[in-house]
Amino acid sequence: MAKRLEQIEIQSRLTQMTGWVLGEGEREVISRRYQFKNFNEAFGFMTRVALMAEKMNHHPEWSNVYRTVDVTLTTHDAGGLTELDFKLATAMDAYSKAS
Ligand SMILES: C[C@H](O)[C@H](O)[C@H]1CNC2=NC(N)=NC(=O)C2=N1
Repeated sequence: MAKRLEQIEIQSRLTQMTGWVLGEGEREVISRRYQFKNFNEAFGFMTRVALMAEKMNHHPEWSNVYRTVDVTLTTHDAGGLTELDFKLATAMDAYSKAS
């Protein structure tokens, strides 16, 4: 099972990423809002990410309203943030540009 990251590791990874923020609530999560041109782009992004998440066996918590997709990532099995969350976040950023 993936090991929880230290705070210093989380902060260092976040400085290298765009748009992702540490969650404010009691859960240790990172979140990001994606805005696409339209619903078709937004849902196409979600479709591609869904297939990749399934392959990774690491899944986002997300919601979609029209062209907006709000994403929250955490590793439930570890009770906090692990390398898997940053791997998925980085892949999602790449997929969001591809759309
Ligand atoms: C049984 C299955 O492998 C686990 O539940 C996987 C599935 N996807 C997951 N996704 C996320 N975000 N965290 C997990 O701990 C997790 N665990």
